[in-house]
Amino acid sequence: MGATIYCLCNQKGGCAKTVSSISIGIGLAREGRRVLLVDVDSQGSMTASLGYQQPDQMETTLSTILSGIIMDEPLPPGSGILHHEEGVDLLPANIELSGMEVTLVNTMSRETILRQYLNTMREEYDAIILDCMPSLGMLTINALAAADQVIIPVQAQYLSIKGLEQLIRTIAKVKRQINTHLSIAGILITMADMRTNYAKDIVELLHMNYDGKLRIFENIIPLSVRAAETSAAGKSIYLHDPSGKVAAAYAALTKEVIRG
Ligand SMILES: Nc1ncnc2c1ncn2[C@@H]1O[C@H](COP(=O)(O)OP(=O)(O)OP(=O)(O)O)[C@@H](O)[C@H]1O
Repeated sequence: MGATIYCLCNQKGGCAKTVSSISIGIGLAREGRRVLLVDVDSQGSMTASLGYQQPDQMETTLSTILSGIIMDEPLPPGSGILHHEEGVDLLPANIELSGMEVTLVNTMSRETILRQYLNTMREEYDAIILDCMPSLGMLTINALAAADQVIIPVQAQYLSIKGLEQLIRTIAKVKRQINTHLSIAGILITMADMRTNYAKDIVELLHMNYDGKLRIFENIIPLSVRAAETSAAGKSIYLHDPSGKVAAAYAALTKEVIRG
């Protein structure tokens, strides 16, 4: 049956999509799963956060792979995949991916180019994690069209119910029209400082709006400067601050994701 494909998606910027994609991915690898991380963001933040400091100098990235499929000249399987020391594989991205948004618009089967690629990789892995960019453009639609499960990170410091509703409607539309397998795994509350009333109010508001409709993961990711440091450190929270609260929260969340 092959890998389960998870897509971390929210058009709101800075809600910890990248840190969560890496932490869940490496969390799954630490649980013995074979994991492929795919950077679907032209900012290349996932690539850089895993310690590949010069993404723009990489020869083969997601953009090269997608171009190959569009031109009907697919690259050999495994092209461009990097093996990271923390036990995951990574298909990197860089700025070239930004041109893909435009290219895809005029491409046949434009919503399913990424799916075509991932279908060729599915047997090699138990989980594939897609880190989306903060928009609902063609690349994010491609990620949703390829995914089985969507994890929606929501920042406990800022909540836009309107934005969340727009995202949920987009997911429902993709499910109806292109990918009947798609479902929402849950809302993941991130960067929460639960000592503040503000964070408590947001958690309560989310439960008020979504209990009975959508799962809200029990494990909330705390706000911590140690987590913010991981991107520059080029390693995951499990190595950067192994006994800290963020590592513990992501490890517990990973188990919640596995339980399904
Ligand atoms: N638990 C946390 N506590 C404190 N800071 C965090 C935490 N998680 C992530 N951050 C920081 O918040 C910022 C945004 O995180 P991240 O890059 O993962 O978000 P994103 O949603 O992927 O961003 P973008 O929308 O730009 O792709 C980063 O500087 C990151 O280091």
